[in-house]
Amino acid sequence: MRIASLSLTKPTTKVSRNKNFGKLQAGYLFPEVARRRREHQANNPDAKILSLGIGDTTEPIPPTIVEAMRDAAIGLGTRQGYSGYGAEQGQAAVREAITQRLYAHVGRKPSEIFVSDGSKCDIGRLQLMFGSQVSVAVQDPAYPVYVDSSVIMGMTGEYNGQDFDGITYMVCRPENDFFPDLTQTPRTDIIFFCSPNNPTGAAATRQQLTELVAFAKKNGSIIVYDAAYALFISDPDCPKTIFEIPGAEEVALETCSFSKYAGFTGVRLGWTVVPEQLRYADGFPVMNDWNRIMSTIFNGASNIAQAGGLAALSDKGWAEVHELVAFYKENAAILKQTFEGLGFNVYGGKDAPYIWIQFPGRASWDVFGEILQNCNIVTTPGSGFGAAGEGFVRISAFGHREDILEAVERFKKVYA
Ligand SMILES: Cc1ncc(COP(=O)(O)O)c(CN[C@@H](CCC(=O)O)C(=O)O)c1O
Repeated sequence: MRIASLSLTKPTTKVSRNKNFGKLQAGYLFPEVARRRREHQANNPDAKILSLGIGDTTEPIPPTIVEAMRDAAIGLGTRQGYSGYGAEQGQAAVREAITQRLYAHVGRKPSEIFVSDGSKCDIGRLQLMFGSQVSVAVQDPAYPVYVDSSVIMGMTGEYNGQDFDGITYMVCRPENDFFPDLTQTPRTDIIFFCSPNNPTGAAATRQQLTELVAFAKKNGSIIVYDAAYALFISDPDCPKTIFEIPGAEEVALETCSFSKYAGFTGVRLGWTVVPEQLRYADGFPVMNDWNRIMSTIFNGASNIAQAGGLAALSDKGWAEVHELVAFYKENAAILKQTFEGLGFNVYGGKDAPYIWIQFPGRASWDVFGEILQNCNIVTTPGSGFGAAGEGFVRISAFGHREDILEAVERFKKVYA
Protein backbone atom coordinates (compact mmCIF):
# COMPACT_ATOMS: atom_id res chain seq x y z
CA MET A 1 0.00 0.00 0.00
CA ARG A 2 1.50 3.35 -1.02
CA ILE A 3 1.52 6.09 1.59
CA ALA A 4 1.85 9.74 0.76
CA SER A 5 5.43 10.94 0.69
CA LEU A 6 6.28 13.92 2.89
CA SER A 7 5.03 16.82 0.83
CA LEU A 8 7.12 19.97 0.78
CA THR A 9 4.19 22.09 -0.37
CA LYS A 10 2.69 24.52 2.15
CA PRO A 11 -0.03 22.68 4.13
CA THR A 12 -3.57 23.93 3.80
CA THR A 13 -4.81 22.82 7.19
CA LYS A 14 -3.98 24.21 10.60
CA VAL A 15 -4.67 20.92 12.31
CA SER A 16 -1.91 19.69 14.68
CA ARG A 17 -0.77 16.09 14.25
CA ASN A 18 -1.26 13.64 17.13
CA LYS A 19 2.29 13.98 18.50
CA ASN A 20 2.35 10.36 19.61
CA PHE A 21 2.71 9.19 16.02
CA GLY A 22 6.00 11.07 15.93
CA LYS A 23 7.33 8.78 18.68
CA LEU A 24 7.03 5.70 16.45
CA GLN A 25 10.41 4.82 14.95
CA ALA A 26 9.32 3.12 11.74
CA GLY A 27 6.27 1.87 9.93
CA TYR A 28 4.40 -1.12 11.28
CA LEU A 29 6.59 -4.23 11.12
CA PHE A 30 4.80 -6.34 8.52
CA PRO A 31 4.39 -3.69 5.81
CA GLU A 32 8.16 -3.06 6.14
CA VAL A 33 8.86 -6.77 5.68
CA ALA A 34 6.56 -6.71 2.63
CA ARG A 35 8.35 -3.65 1.24
CA ARG A 36 11.72 -5.41 1.45
CA ARG A 37 10.24 -8.48 -0.19
CA ARG A 38 8.97 -6.35 -3.11
CA GLU A 39 12.37 -4.70 -3.39
CA HIS A 40 14.09 -8.08 -3.51
CA GLN A 41 11.64 -9.34 -6.12
CA ALA A 42 12.18 -6.23 -8.23
CA ASN A 43 15.93 -6.81 -8.08
CA ASN A 44 15.52 -10.54 -8.76
CA PRO A 45 12.51 -10.84 -11.07
CA ASP A 46 13.00 -14.58 -11.66
CA ALA A 47 13.28 -15.43 -7.95
CA LYS A 48 10.49 -17.67 -6.62
CA ILE A 49 10.12 -16.08 -3.21
CA LEU A 50 8.52 -18.13 -0.45
CA SER A 51 6.80 -16.19 2.31
CA LEU A 52 7.27 -17.52 5.85
CA GLY A 53 7.05 -14.04 7.27
CA ILE A 54 3.64 -12.69 8.22
CA GLY A 55 1.49 -15.24 9.99
CA ASP A 56 -1.19 -15.33 7.31
CA THR A 57 -3.07 -18.55 6.71
CA THR A 58 -2.80 -20.17 3.27
CA GLU A 59 -5.12 -23.16 3.17
CA PRO A 60 -8.72 -23.03 1.97
CA ILE A 61 -11.46 -22.51 4.53
CA PRO A 62 -13.05 -25.91 5.35
CA PRO A 63 -16.24 -26.84 3.45
CA THR A 64 -18.74 -26.73 6.32
CA ILE A 65 -17.69 -23.16 7.06
CA VAL A 66 -17.59 -21.99 3.47
CA GLU A 67 -21.02 -23.48 2.74
CA ALA A 68 -22.48 -21.64 5.72
CA MET A 69 -21.04 -18.33 4.51
CA ARG A 70 -22.21 -19.06 0.97
CA ASP A 71 -25.75 -19.72 2.19
CA ALA A 72 -25.68 -16.59 4.36
CA ALA A 73 -24.53 -14.51 1.41
CA ILE A 74 -27.25 -15.96 -0.84
CA GLY A 75 -29.79 -15.36 1.92
CA LEU A 76 -28.95 -11.66 1.92
CA GLY A 77 -30.39 -11.59 -1.59
CA THR A 78 -33.81 -12.63 -0.38
CA ARG A 79 -36.51 -10.83 1.58
CA GLN A 80 -36.65 -13.40 4.33
CA GLY A 81 -32.91 -13.97 4.49
CA TYR A 82 -31.84 -10.35 4.49
CA SER A 83 -30.43 -8.80 7.68
CA GLY A 84 -28.89 -5.40 8.31
CA TYR A 85 -27.14 -4.06 11.40
CA GLY A 86 -26.84 -6.78 14.01
CA ALA A 87 -26.19 -6.57 17.72
CA GLU A 88 -22.84 -4.84 18.23
CA GLN A 89 -22.00 -7.56 20.78
CA GLY A 90 -22.51 -10.30 18.16
CA GLN A 91 -25.34 -12.63 17.23
CA ALA A 92 -26.73 -14.42 20.28
CA ALA A 93 -26.21 -17.82 18.61
CA VAL A 94 -22.53 -17.05 17.99
CA ARG A 95 -21.96 -15.82 21.54
CA GLU A 96 -23.65 -18.95 22.85
CA ALA A 97 -21.64 -21.24 20.58
CA ILE A 98 -18.31 -19.62 21.53
CA THR A 99 -19.24 -20.00 25.19
CA GLN A 100 -20.29 -23.62 24.92
CA ARG A 101 -17.30 -24.62 22.80
CA LEU A 102 -14.56 -22.75 24.71
CA TYR A 103 -15.58 -21.18 28.00
CA ALA A 104 -18.60 -22.77 29.75
CA HIS A 105 -16.27 -25.22 31.48
CA VAL A 106 -14.41 -22.31 33.07
CA GLY A 107 -17.48 -20.37 34.15
CA ARG A 108 -17.83 -17.80 31.41
CA LYS A 109 -21.25 -16.75 30.08
CA PRO A 110 -22.53 -15.63 26.62
CA SER A 111 -23.15 -12.13 27.99
CA GLU A 112 -19.37 -11.86 28.57
CA ILE A 113 -18.49 -12.74 24.96
CA PHE A 114 -18.25 -9.85 22.51
CA VAL A 115 -17.92 -10.87 18.86
CA SER A 116 -15.80 -8.60 16.68
CA ASP A 117 -14.01 -8.23 13.35
CA GLY A 118 -10.81 -9.62 14.80
CA SER A 119 -8.46 -9.60 17.67
CA LYS A 120 -6.10 -6.94 16.36
CA CYS A 121 -9.07 -4.59 16.02
CA ASP A 122 -10.20 -5.43 19.56
CA ILE A 123 -6.74 -4.67 20.94
CA GLY A 124 -6.98 -1.19 19.44
CA ARG A 125 -10.47 -0.70 20.88
CA LEU A 126 -9.32 -1.98 24.29
CA GLN A 127 -6.60 0.66 24.27
CA LEU A 128 -9.20 3.32 23.47
CA MET A 129 -11.27 2.04 26.40
CA PHE A 130 -8.34 2.11 28.85
CA GLY A 131 -7.36 5.62 27.83
CA SER A 132 -3.94 7.29 27.86
CA GLN A 133 -3.37 7.45 31.62
CA VAL A 134 -2.76 3.76 32.26
CA SER A 135 0.66 2.11 32.58
CA VAL A 136 1.39 -0.89 30.41
CA ALA A 137 3.56 -4.01 30.58
CA VAL A 138 4.27 -6.21 27.59
CA GLN A 139 6.24 -9.37 27.04
CA ASP A 140 9.47 -8.69 25.15
CA PRO A 141 9.41 -9.88 22.39
CA ALA A 142 5.72 -9.58 21.63
CA TYR A 143 3.13 -8.94 18.94
CA PRO A 144 3.97 -5.34 17.89
CA VAL A 145 0.40 -4.08 18.22
CA TYR A 146 0.59 -3.93 22.04
CA VAL A 147 3.49 -1.46 21.99
CA ASP A 148 2.54 0.52 18.87
CA SER A 149 -1.06 1.05 20.02
CA SER A 150 0.18 2.09 23.48
CA VAL A 151 2.48 4.67 21.86
CA ILE A 152 -0.29 6.01 19.61
CA MET A 153 -2.65 6.24 22.59
CA GLY A 154 -0.12 8.35 24.48
CA MET A 155 0.52 5.79 27.21
CA THR A 156 4.30 5.99 26.72
CA GLY A 157 7.20 8.42 26.68
CA GLU A 158 9.68 8.80 23.85
CA TYR A 159 11.70 6.10 22.16
CA ASN A 160 15.01 5.79 24.02
CA GLY A 161 17.09 4.08 21.36
CA GLN A 162 16.04 0.57 22.39
CA ASP A 163 12.39 0.79 23.43
CA PHE A 164 9.78 3.22 24.76
CA ASP A 165 9.97 5.00 28.09
CA GLY A 166 6.94 4.32 30.23
CA ILE A 167 6.39 0.74 29.05
CA THR A 168 7.47 -2.16 31.27
CA TYR A 169 9.13 -4.78 29.08
CA MET A 170 8.95 -8.27 30.58
CA VAL A 171 11.90 -9.99 28.92
CA CYS A 172 11.17 -13.50 27.67
CA ARG A 173 14.23 -15.35 26.46
CA PRO A 174 15.66 -18.87 26.61
CA GLU A 175 17.42 -17.99 29.85
CA ASN A 176 14.09 -17.61 31.69
CA ASP A 177 12.18 -20.22 29.70
CA PHE A 178 10.34 -17.36 27.97
CA PHE A 179 8.43 -16.43 31.13
CA PRO A 180 9.15 -13.13 32.88
CA ASP A 181 10.58 -12.91 36.39
CA LEU A 182 7.54 -11.35 38.04
CA THR A 183 9.44 -10.79 41.27
CA GLN A 184 11.49 -8.19 39.37
CA THR A 185 8.55 -6.72 37.43
CA PRO A 186 7.09 -3.40 38.58
CA ARG A 187 3.36 -2.85 38.91
CA THR A 188 1.47 -1.63 35.87
CA ASP A 189 -2.23 -1.09 35.30
CA ILE A 190 -2.39 -3.25 32.17
CA ILE A 191 -0.40 -6.42 31.42
CA PHE A 192 -0.50 -7.69 27.84
CA PHE A 193 0.20 -11.40 27.86
CA CYS A 194 0.06 -13.67 24.83
CA SER A 195 0.18 -17.45 25.12
CA PRO A 196 1.16 -19.25 22.96
CA ASN A 197 3.43 -16.27 22.46
CA ASN A 198 3.92 -14.55 19.17
CA PRO A 199 6.80 -14.62 18.14
CA THR A 200 8.59 -17.08 20.47
CA GLY A 201 5.98 -19.85 20.27
CA ALA A 202 6.27 -20.41 24.02
CA ALA A 203 3.08 -21.61 25.75
CA ALA A 204 2.78 -20.69 29.43
CA THR A 205 2.21 -23.51 31.91
CA ARG A 206 -0.60 -23.69 34.44
CA GLN A 207 1.89 -22.82 37.18
CA GLN A 208 3.21 -19.82 35.29
CA LEU A 209 -0.29 -18.50 34.57
CA THR A 210 -1.23 -19.06 38.21
CA GLU A 211 1.76 -16.86 39.11
CA LEU A 212 0.65 -14.27 36.57
CA VAL A 213 -2.90 -14.13 37.95
CA ALA A 214 -1.58 -13.88 41.52
CA PHE A 215 0.78 -11.10 40.40
CA ALA A 216 -2.12 -9.18 38.80
CA LYS A 217 -4.27 -9.67 41.91
CA LYS A 218 -1.51 -8.46 44.21
CA ASN A 219 -0.95 -5.37 42.07
CA GLY A 220 -4.56 -4.69 41.11
CA SER A 221 -3.68 -4.97 37.43
CA ILE A 222 -5.76 -6.05 34.43
CA ILE A 223 -4.36 -8.79 32.19
CA VAL A 224 -5.18 -8.52 28.49
CA TYR A 225 -4.70 -12.17 27.58
CA ASP A 226 -4.22 -12.86 23.89
CA ALA A 227 -5.15 -16.44 23.05
CA ALA A 228 -5.03 -16.10 19.25
CA TYR A 229 -3.06 -19.39 18.95
CA ALA A 230 -4.52 -21.35 21.88
CA LEU A 231 -5.83 -24.15 19.67
CA PHE A 232 -2.25 -24.94 18.64
CA ILE A 233 -1.42 -25.99 22.21
CA SER A 234 -0.89 -29.73 22.59
CA ASP A 235 0.84 -29.68 26.01
CA PRO A 236 -1.85 -30.65 28.58
CA ASP A 237 -0.05 -28.54 31.19
CA CYS A 238 -0.56 -25.35 29.16
CA PRO A 239 -4.05 -23.81 29.52
CA LYS A 240 -5.94 -22.82 26.38
CA THR A 241 -7.64 -19.92 28.19
CA ILE A 242 -6.60 -17.74 31.11
CA PHE A 243 -9.93 -18.57 32.74
CA GLU A 244 -8.68 -22.06 33.53
CA ILE A 245 -6.83 -20.30 36.35
CA PRO A 246 -9.06 -19.82 39.43
CA GLY A 247 -9.63 -16.14 40.14
CA ALA A 248 -8.61 -14.98 36.66
CA GLU A 249 -12.12 -13.62 36.13
CA GLU A 250 -11.33 -10.85 38.64
CA VAL A 251 -8.19 -9.64 36.84
CA ALA A 252 -8.24 -10.74 33.19
CA LEU A 253 -10.03 -10.33 29.91
CA GLU A 254 -9.22 -12.50 26.91
CA THR A 255 -9.13 -11.76 23.21
CA CYS A 256 -9.16 -14.45 20.55
CA SER A 257 -9.85 -14.97 16.87
CA PHE A 258 -11.07 -17.27 14.11
CA SER A 259 -8.14 -16.08 11.97
CA LYS A 260 -5.70 -18.89 12.62
CA TYR A 261 -8.35 -21.46 13.48
CA ALA A 262 -10.57 -21.29 10.41
CA GLY A 263 -8.46 -19.33 7.94
CA PHE A 264 -10.42 -16.16 8.69
CA THR A 265 -7.50 -13.72 8.38
CA GLY A 266 -9.34 -12.13 5.45
CA VAL A 267 -12.90 -12.91 6.56
CA ARG A 268 -12.37 -11.07 9.87
CA LEU A 269 -14.01 -12.54 12.96
CA GLY A 270 -12.82 -12.58 16.55
CA TRP A 271 -14.09 -12.13 20.06
CA THR A 272 -13.14 -10.73 23.45
CA VAL A 273 -14.27 -12.15 26.79
CA VAL A 274 -14.84 -9.60 29.56
CA PRO A 275 -15.98 -11.26 32.81
CA GLU A 276 -18.68 -9.62 34.90
CA GLN A 277 -16.33 -9.84 37.89
CA LEU A 278 -13.66 -7.67 36.23
CA ARG A 279 -14.00 -4.26 37.88
CA TYR A 280 -12.12 -0.95 37.86
CA ALA A 281 -10.74 0.47 41.12
CA ASP A 282 -14.05 2.24 41.70
CA GLY A 283 -15.99 -1.01 41.32
CA PHE A 284 -17.39 -0.12 37.91
CA PRO A 285 -17.65 -3.15 35.60
CA VAL A 286 -15.10 -3.14 32.78
CA MET A 287 -17.67 -5.03 30.72
CA ASN A 288 -19.98 -2.02 30.73
CA ASP A 289 -17.33 0.24 29.21
CA TRP A 290 -16.33 -2.44 26.71
CA ASN A 291 -19.97 -2.70 25.68
CA ARG A 292 -20.09 1.11 25.34
CA ILE A 293 -16.99 1.08 23.13
CA MET A 294 -18.36 -1.76 20.96
CA SER A 295 -21.74 -0.07 20.53
CA THR A 296 -20.30 3.38 19.94
CA ILE A 297 -17.46 2.80 17.46
CA PHE A 298 -18.28 -0.63 16.03
CA ASN A 299 -21.33 -1.75 14.10
CA GLY A 300 -20.96 -5.46 14.62
CA ALA A 301 -19.08 -8.22 12.84
CA SER A 302 -20.15 -9.17 9.34
CA ASN A 303 -23.29 -11.33 9.32
CA ILE A 304 -21.64 -13.53 6.69
CA ALA A 305 -18.52 -13.96 8.82
CA GLN A 306 -20.66 -14.75 11.85
CA ALA A 307 -22.46 -17.45 9.85
CA GLY A 308 -19.04 -18.91 9.12
CA GLY A 309 -18.00 -18.65 12.75
CA LEU A 310 -21.17 -20.41 13.88
CA ALA A 311 -20.49 -23.23 11.42
CA ALA A 312 -16.86 -23.43 12.60
CA LEU A 313 -18.14 -24.02 16.14
CA SER A 314 -20.48 -26.85 15.09
CA ASP A 315 -19.24 -30.39 15.71
CA LYS A 316 -18.44 -30.90 12.04
CA GLY A 317 -16.89 -27.46 11.62
CA TRP A 318 -14.81 -27.80 14.78
CA ALA A 319 -13.42 -31.10 13.56
CA GLU A 320 -12.46 -29.39 10.30
CA VAL A 321 -10.86 -26.52 12.26
CA HIS A 322 -8.72 -29.03 14.16
CA GLU A 323 -7.65 -30.65 10.90
CA LEU A 324 -6.54 -27.25 9.64
CA VAL A 325 -4.61 -26.48 12.84
CA ALA A 326 -3.01 -29.93 12.71
CA PHE A 327 -1.85 -29.25 9.15
CA TYR A 328 -0.05 -26.09 10.22
CA LYS A 329 1.36 -27.86 13.27
CA GLU A 330 2.86 -30.48 10.93
CA ASN A 331 4.44 -27.65 8.94
CA ALA A 332 5.88 -26.28 12.17
CA ALA A 333 7.31 -29.68 13.11
CA ILE A 334 9.01 -29.99 9.70
CA LEU A 335 10.59 -26.55 10.07
CA LYS A 336 11.59 -27.13 13.70
CA GLN A 337 13.22 -30.49 12.95
CA THR A 338 15.06 -29.01 9.99
CA PHE A 339 16.67 -26.22 11.96
CA GLU A 340 17.44 -28.48 14.91
CA GLY A 341 19.11 -30.83 12.43
CA LEU A 342 21.18 -27.89 11.18
CA GLY A 343 22.41 -27.29 14.73
CA PHE A 344 20.45 -24.11 15.54
CA ASN A 345 18.93 -23.24 18.91
CA VAL A 346 15.26 -23.54 17.96
CA TYR A 347 12.27 -22.58 20.11
CA GLY A 348 8.51 -22.71 19.62
CA GLY A 349 6.97 -24.72 16.80
CA LYS A 350 5.37 -27.25 19.18
CA ASP A 351 2.40 -25.39 20.68
CA ALA A 352 2.42 -22.59 18.13
CA PRO A 353 2.70 -21.96 14.37
CA TYR A 354 5.90 -19.98 14.83
CA ILE A 355 9.48 -21.22 15.03
CA TRP A 356 11.91 -18.93 16.85
CA ILE A 357 15.48 -19.43 15.70
CA GLN A 358 18.50 -17.98 17.45
CA PHE A 359 21.41 -16.48 15.52
CA PRO A 360 23.70 -15.56 18.44
CA GLY A 361 25.50 -12.25 18.01
CA ARG A 362 23.74 -11.46 14.72
CA ALA A 363 21.44 -8.51 14.03
CA SER A 364 18.07 -9.99 13.12
CA TRP A 365 17.45 -7.62 10.21
CA ASP A 366 20.83 -8.75 8.80
CA VAL A 367 19.78 -12.40 9.13
CA PHE A 368 16.44 -11.53 7.53
CA GLY A 369 18.31 -10.00 4.58
CA GLU A 370 20.72 -12.94 4.34
CA ILE A 371 17.90 -15.49 4.23
CA LEU A 372 15.99 -13.41 1.69
CA GLN A 373 19.11 -13.01 -0.49
CA ASN A 374 20.43 -16.56 -0.23
CA CYS A 375 17.20 -18.58 0.09
CA ASN A 376 14.59 -16.28 -1.47
CA ILE A 377 12.57 -16.82 1.69
CA VAL A 378 10.77 -14.10 3.68
CA THR A 379 10.99 -14.42 7.45
CA THR A 380 10.37 -11.86 10.20
CA PRO A 381 13.29 -10.30 12.09
CA GLY A 382 13.08 -10.86 15.83
CA SER A 383 13.99 -7.27 16.72
CA GLY A 384 10.73 -6.21 15.08
CA PHE A 385 8.95 -7.75 18.06
CA GLY A 386 11.07 -5.99 20.68
CA ALA A 387 14.67 -5.51 21.84
CA ALA A 388 14.75 -8.98 23.39
CA GLY A 389 13.99 -10.38 19.96
CA GLU A 390 17.37 -9.24 18.67
CA GLY A 391 19.47 -12.17 17.48
CA PHE A 392 16.39 -14.20 16.56
CA VAL A 393 14.28 -14.73 13.45
CA ARG A 394 10.66 -15.88 13.37
CA ILE A 395 9.58 -18.38 10.74
CA SER A 396 5.88 -18.87 10.16
CA ALA A 397 4.43 -22.35 9.60
CA PHE A 398 1.53 -20.94 7.62
CA GLY A 399 2.22 -22.18 4.11
CA HIS A 400 1.34 -24.78 1.49
CA ARG A 401 3.09 -28.05 2.28
CA GLU A 402 5.05 -28.01 -0.95
CA ASP A 403 6.36 -24.54 -0.09
CA ILE A 404 7.41 -25.64 3.39
CA LEU A 405 9.25 -28.63 1.90
CA GLU A 406 10.88 -26.41 -0.72
CA ALA A 407 11.88 -23.93 1.99
CA VAL A 408 13.59 -26.56 4.13
CA GLU A 409 15.57 -27.77 1.12
CA ARG A 410 16.74 -24.23 0.51
CA PHE A 411 17.63 -23.74 4.18
CA LYS A 412 19.63 -27.00 4.17
CA LYS A 413 21.56 -25.91 1.09
CA VAL A 414 22.55 -22.61 2.65
CA TYR A 415 22.96 -23.51 6.34
CA ALA A 416 24.16 -27.11 6.29
C1 LIG B 1 -0.95 -12.54 19.04
C2 LIG B 1 -1.82 -12.08 17.93
N1 LIG B 1 -3.03 -11.52 18.22
C3 LIG B 1 -3.85 -11.11 17.21
C4 LIG B 1 -3.47 -11.24 15.88
C5 LIG B 1 -4.42 -10.78 14.81
O1 LIG B 1 -5.66 -11.39 14.94
P1 LIG B 1 -6.84 -10.99 13.94
O2 LIG B 1 -8.07 -11.63 14.58
O3 LIG B 1 -6.52 -11.56 12.61
O4 LIG B 1 -6.95 -9.50 13.92
C6 LIG B 1 -2.24 -11.80 15.55
C7 LIG B 1 -1.83 -11.95 14.11
N2 LIG B 1 -0.44 -11.69 13.89
C8 LIG B 1 0.10 -12.07 12.62
C9 LIG B 1 -0.39 -11.14 11.49
C10 LIG B 1 0.20 -9.73 11.51
C11 LIG B 1 -0.65 -8.71 12.27
O5 LIG B 1 -1.75 -9.08 12.79
O6 LIG B 1 -0.22 -7.54 12.34
C12 LIG B 1 1.64 -12.10 12.69
O7 LIG B 1 2.20 -11.85 13.78
O8 LIG B 1 2.28 -12.44 11.67
C13 LIG B 1 -1.40 -12.23 16.58
O9 LIG B 1 -0.20 -12.78 16.30
